[in-house]
Amino acid sequence: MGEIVISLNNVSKCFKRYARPVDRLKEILIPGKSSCDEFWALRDINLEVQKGQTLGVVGRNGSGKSTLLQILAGTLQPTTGEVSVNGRISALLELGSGFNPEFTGRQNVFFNGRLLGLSHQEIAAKFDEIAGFADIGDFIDQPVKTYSSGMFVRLAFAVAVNVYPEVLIVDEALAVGDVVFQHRCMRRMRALMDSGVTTLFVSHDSGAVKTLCNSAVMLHEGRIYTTGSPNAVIIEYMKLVTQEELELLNEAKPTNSLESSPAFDPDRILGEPSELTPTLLHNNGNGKPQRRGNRKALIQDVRILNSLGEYSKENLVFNFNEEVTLVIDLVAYELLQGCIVGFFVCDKNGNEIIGSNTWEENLQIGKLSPGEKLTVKFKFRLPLKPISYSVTVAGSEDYTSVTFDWIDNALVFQVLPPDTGKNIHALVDLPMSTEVSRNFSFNVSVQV
Ligand SMILES: Nc1ncnc2c1ncn2[C@@H]1O[C@H](COP(=O)(O)OP(=O)(O)OP(=O)(O)O)[C@@H](O)[C@H]1O
Repeated sequence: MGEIVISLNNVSKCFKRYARPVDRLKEILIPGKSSCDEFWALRDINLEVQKGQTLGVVGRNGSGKSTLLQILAGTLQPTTGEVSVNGRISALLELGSGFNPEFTGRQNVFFNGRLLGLSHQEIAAKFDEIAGFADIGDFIDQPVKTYSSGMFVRLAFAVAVNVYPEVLIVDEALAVGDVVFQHRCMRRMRALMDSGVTTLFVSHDSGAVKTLCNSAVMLHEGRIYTTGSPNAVIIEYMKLVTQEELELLNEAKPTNSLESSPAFDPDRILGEPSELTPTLLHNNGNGKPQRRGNRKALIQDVRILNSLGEYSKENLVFNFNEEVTLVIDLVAYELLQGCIVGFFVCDKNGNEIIGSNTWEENLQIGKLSPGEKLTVKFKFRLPLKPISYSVTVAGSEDYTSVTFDWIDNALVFQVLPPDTGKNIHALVDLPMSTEVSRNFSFNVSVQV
């Protein structure tokens, strides 16, 4: 086990909530007379983060993520429990929260750097890199109160990631700024990760958590709900979100419209469980496909046919760039006003590599009656790195409604290396034409 850099032991945080501002004043002036509610934003958090780990923190709004990070960054004190963080922390929790609005960008860089424990010389040596990363031009010498929110976060992020942090704490700051900057941030975060910086990353963007993090924790109502691989935690998170959306929908409905749909049993996804087990290799660590949805329609079967149209559930191995057909059968259990069926091919971290759906492929399915069965076929090639992939399949009435059935890890397949012997370095290997031209840009006279 690696060195533990962050450790939280039974950490809880209680906020006092006052109905009226005057109640807060009363409590200060008349000790012992309090008319506030206590609200526990965090309860009994036990967590250890190893050196070099990149931990994604996910959870619904108000689940306690920011409170947790602020406690780690030292801007909030826990009510009970112990926190220990070993190493220089650089926190990016709010837009330039450590900035003085009257100072220029340049002054704030030095000011922030000093707060983080760097010497003037160290910051001066890093200044050009920080300014280059922020890329805000002449604004670097303007007071930051004149900055747009995008400029603010660019500079804040540039400082946070360029001051040799040992522990980096980031709260969704990547969502701000233009696309080029987001990519630069992602690359920088990756470089920091590779160099062994321990990182905590709060985000609602499941893609970013899957891409950037090597482990994740999900908070729910101030408690740890689950921890594990980013993919497994995101799946749990999405299940909870769907469940809560369904509960809201059902509360709004006078009758239970789901009565007609069959009992929801994830093992009975695609026919008999015994038939499924061989192909359902699972990459989320708990040995089961993960399923959620409102059950108005259910996916009955998923299979991938090879280029000859054959299906072998025991042997889902395909040649590099082979043309395969993904077949999805589903049955409607209620009247559906419309239907979109789609899929993703994902790598083991849950990153979506290939995907589409009937709507985007211009197939308007229209209404489906109860009992009606639909078979959808997607034909595509697999120009993929020779590793294993999982398939996620899903269906919904339209883009805005809750999915009726969503199955992560419905099946797993393997791609073989190309016969040509070519090494596939990236995840996808698209056909390309390559050209090289040679000439001299200067003449060198060689003396013998
Ligand atoms: N200073 C405070 N006083 C009272 N309640 C607070 C305070 N700060 C946070 N809370 C409450 O604590 C709970 C957790 O808040 P927190 O900001 O940590 O959640 P979050 O998971 O970061 O949410 P979001 O995703 O919306 O940012 C919320 O219910 C919030 O209202």
